[in-house]
Amino acid sequence: MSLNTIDELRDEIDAINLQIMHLINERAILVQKIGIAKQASGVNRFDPERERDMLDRIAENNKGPFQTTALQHIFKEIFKAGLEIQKDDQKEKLLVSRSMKSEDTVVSFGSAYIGGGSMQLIAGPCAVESYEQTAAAAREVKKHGLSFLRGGAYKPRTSPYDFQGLGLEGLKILRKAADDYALKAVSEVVSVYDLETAAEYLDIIQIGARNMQNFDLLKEAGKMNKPILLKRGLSATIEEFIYSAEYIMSQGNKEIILCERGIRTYERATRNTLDITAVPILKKETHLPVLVDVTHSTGRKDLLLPAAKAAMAIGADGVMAEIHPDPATALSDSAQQMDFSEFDDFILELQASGLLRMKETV
Ligand SMILES: C=C(O[C@@H]1C=C(C(=O)O)C=C[C@H]1O)C(=O)O
Repeated sequence: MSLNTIDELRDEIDAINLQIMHLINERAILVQKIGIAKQASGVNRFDPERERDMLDRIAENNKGPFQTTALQHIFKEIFKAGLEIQKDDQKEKLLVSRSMKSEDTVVSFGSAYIGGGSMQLIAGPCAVESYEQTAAAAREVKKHGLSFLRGGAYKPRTSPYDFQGLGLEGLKILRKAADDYALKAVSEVVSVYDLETAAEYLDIIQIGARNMQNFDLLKEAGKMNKPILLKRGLSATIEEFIYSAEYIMSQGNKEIILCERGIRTYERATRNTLDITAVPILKKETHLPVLVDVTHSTGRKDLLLPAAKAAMAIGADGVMAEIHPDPATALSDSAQQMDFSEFDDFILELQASGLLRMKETV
């Protein structure tokens, strides 16, 4: 066969490639239409029976030279690509997605707000231990012109024998300390049963990492008239995190704040691995504010400042950090909470870096 003949055959192949491409794209448009109809009627995207049907038809009609199994393999890849397109289309239709709402969601609390270009720092003790301890932290938070006080009342602890938090008493203490210093109160709720009561005492209800896929809790939180701070699960992908936020929003609650808090990896130098690029990804794919919890992600005091700077530089809407009047005696997370002089330095350094721009305070 001459070289000229090869060129001619290749020309024919080029033309066929284009035809296949056009046909595959035409097919994809039909698949997209089916995907939209399936979503509207709540039917699963994946339909193995339909796929089996099509593969059987290929077997019946195949005249070679390709073996049926080779062709079926190619077609299965086309089905898979079709499913991906349907999935992408459905993701774009999520209520939390940027494609459904291009403007940033801003959650406002009177004169303070989270999202939309402000930089908020939420600080407070890991756990509410006493009024004195919580009020001391509140005083510090206020001293720096910050607006949000955090403090755990219901503590999801790895061991059932560790301090579990003061529960309702803790919520009452947090509320009083926040009111005494004109601050907004943030605390975690771990059970559906505590949501209503907690809402009476809190300005923001946190759903923690361990409950990110507690779908009942997410759905009930979605019915509350209170902003929800949703933390990323310990081993959750960004996609799973976004779907969890969708669970909340699908029930009507539009005030959702996301929080990257580090994920579990093989790395042991830090408590978790701070997935810093999750911040711009979440900001791009959703319209929700995104915070970074520097305490739980690093678990190391010496990394709080660089992690906070990174969070701010990469576009986070705020940072969460834990402070305690005497971290050594703290009932939980004693190694990673800042004492007040460390917190002073932390704030000063952030302000000096020019990254901490607090537009409004309460
Ligand atoms: C397009 C559909 O959805 C999926 C994609 C298919 C395809 O690419 O042909 C087939 C079945 C489903 O897994 C469908 O159900 O027809």
